[in-house]
Amino acid sequence: MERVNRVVVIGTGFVGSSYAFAMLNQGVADELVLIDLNKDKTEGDVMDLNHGLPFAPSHTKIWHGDYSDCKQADLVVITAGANQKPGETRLDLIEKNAAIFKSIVHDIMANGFDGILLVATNPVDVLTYMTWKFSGLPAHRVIGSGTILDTARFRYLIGDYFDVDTRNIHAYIIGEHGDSELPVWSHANVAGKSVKELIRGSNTYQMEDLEKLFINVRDAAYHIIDRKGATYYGIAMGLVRLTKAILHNENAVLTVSTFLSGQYGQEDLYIGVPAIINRAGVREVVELGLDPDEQEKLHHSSELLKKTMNALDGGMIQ
Ligand SMILES: NC(=O)C1=CN([C@@H]2O[C@H](COP(=O)(O)OP(=O)(O)OC[C@H]3O[C@@H](n4cnc5c(N)ncnc54)[C@H](O)[C@@H]3O)[C@@H](O)[C@H]2O)C=CC1
Ligand SMILES: CC(=O)C(=O)O
Repeated sequence: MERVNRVVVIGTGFVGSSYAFAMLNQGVADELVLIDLNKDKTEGDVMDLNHGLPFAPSHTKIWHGDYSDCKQADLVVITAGANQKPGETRLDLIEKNAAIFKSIVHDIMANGFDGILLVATNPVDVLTYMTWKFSGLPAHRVIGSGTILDTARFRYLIGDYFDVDTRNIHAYIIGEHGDSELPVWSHANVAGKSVKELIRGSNTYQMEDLEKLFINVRDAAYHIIDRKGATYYGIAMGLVRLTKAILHNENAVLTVSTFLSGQYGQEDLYIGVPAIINRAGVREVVELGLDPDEQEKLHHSSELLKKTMNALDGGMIQ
């Protein structure tokens, strides 16, 4: 008999409930457990999602659970915590969300969890580092959503600019999931043709347009939050993509927040870079040869994350 896959989602606000909806629509897990402080909301979500099952591609057993359900889980996805209000940066959320994470990760581990942890709550790079520390799990089994969403925004906008399907764009945003992230133009390509080559000598395509395109990627969350208060569909689909890569042992290359121990010249932090993802978590970091300007920007982004962690109360990270 085939093994049953169980995914637990902690935090069923905008992001967590959108993830649950996308999971159901894509028929990814056999069992989906929802946990939130707001029990009424979660119970309502479970009822509502169950009513969609006759239209889903396969059956998913969904219930409103508690931390004891983590014991049998293959994957726990954490989307609990405060989101940004207009004008707030992701790093501004650190104090509030670090305290929430300490108790959530404690409760997951106290129930004998031995799978993979996937973090989406912001500031995602710092909270993924904390989750790794709090959980005691090996670093390759603690993953942050990192720049998966920024990379998706980047691929979408590049595809739109060159009028080519976004799935034929290979390009990465790396660094902090936040204001110091950077585009890796040196490895961006459209159906195998380098973006730099496409703009060289072209009257149609200009580097200035691409620079503006990146600013739109970097600031996308602010633009969406100003209009509707939160972002959730894009990240929900990105988290499902990651879930599939893990549960289906895909060896897929996705830009996640992962632990660096020397790669890209960086040590002892979680930050967004491309990595190969499979059933074991992060199989390996894909180390791109960055040009000196990109390397410098990545270094700056790493320093900013380290500064944020160092500014936290010392007891918080232990
Ligand atoms: N990584 C990424 O690319 C993205 C990350 N986010 C982040 O995801 C997080 C969640 O955002 P939203 O869903 O919009 O927020 P939300 O406010 O709609 O939902 C948060 C949920 O967490 C629950 N919660 C709070 N403390 C809890 C605890 N101790 N245990 C269990 N549940 C708890 C709340 O009851 C609420 O339902 C935010 O930090 C946001 O910035 C949002 C979009 C993209
Ligand atoms: C909120 C957030 O992190 C995003 O949409 O990128």
